[in-house]
Amino acid sequence: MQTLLRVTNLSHSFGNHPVLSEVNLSLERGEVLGLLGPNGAGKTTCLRLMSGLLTPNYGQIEIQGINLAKHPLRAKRHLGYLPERPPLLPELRVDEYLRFCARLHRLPRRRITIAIDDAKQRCGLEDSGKRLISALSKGFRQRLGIAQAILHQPRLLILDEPTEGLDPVQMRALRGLIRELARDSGIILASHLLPEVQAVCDRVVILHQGRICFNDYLNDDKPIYGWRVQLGTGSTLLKLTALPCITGAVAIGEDRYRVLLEDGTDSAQLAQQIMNAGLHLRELIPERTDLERAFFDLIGVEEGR
Ligand SMILES: Nc1ncnc2c1ncn2[C@@H]1O[C@H](COP(=O)(O)OP(=O)(O)OP(=O)(O)O)[C@@H](O)[C@H]1O
Repeated sequence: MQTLLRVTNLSHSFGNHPVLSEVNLSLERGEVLGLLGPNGAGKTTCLRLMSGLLTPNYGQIEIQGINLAKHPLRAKRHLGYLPERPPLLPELRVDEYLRFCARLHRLPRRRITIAIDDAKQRCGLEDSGKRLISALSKGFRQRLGIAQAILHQPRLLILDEPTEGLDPVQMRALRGLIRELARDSGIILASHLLPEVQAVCDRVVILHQGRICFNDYLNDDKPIYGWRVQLGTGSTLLKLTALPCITGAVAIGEDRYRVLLEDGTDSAQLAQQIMNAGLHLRELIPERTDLERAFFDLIGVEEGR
């Protein structure tokens, strides 16, 4: 495996407000890593540090083995970055903008047209070259943001909330694109949405109050850990724990519970028993990995909705 990014003991404060503390992580080629955390957890700061837009107070970042602080230009040649708001120029057309970005990336003149065509093709923008950026939909702007980030074929791609604000169809298309791009590179994407990260990432790091509190691979084969249940208003923990199939339950929010089932019981039986008890079942979600548990314990129910 080829390590594209290595972050060692990264810490950063704004004034006397610590935002990141002792962050350590690495990324291999072919991997999509999700940086998950609630608003204000430090995700954007972490990405800005990794992309060289901010200089850390402490710690070291290496891209393709190149120290970012010591050799910023060399290191950044391997990096593509999509910030939270794509840095687009609305008065330009798509081709004009990509040509401008290609020059910023210092692509040789003879390679510019090929690079633009390739980036447009990968991002589904083949027919959009003549369109004004101000007239593009949010999804197409996001694609263009990614196209500018991959023009110079970077090995490492950093995407800050790439599907934020997209409709489900656009979201799906963009997830497909991210998986496709990961074949040749490594990708770090930040999100505050658990399902988003589960849909596209191989590995998840949870950042909470500037510290990594979870770092593990996602794997659909892992056994179901427990169930998250949302009931209608007026439910009680007592009524739930009275159900014969439940061996344990805790309240994790208003009318929301985490339950463990008796061995050999399945979700259909749980749903049936909930309804037989006169409770209204609104949601039943498996907690398949430690990730869900860590996420909801640390970050709270509302963030994961
Ligand atoms: N330039 C800055 N100056 C001062 N404080 C900042 C600056 N940028 C971020 N912060 C603070 O650092 C903390 C982490 O912010 P950051 O944007 O990294 O979090 P985040 O996890 O990306 O949040 P979100 O999901 O809302 O984008 C917040 O308390 C924020 O107010």
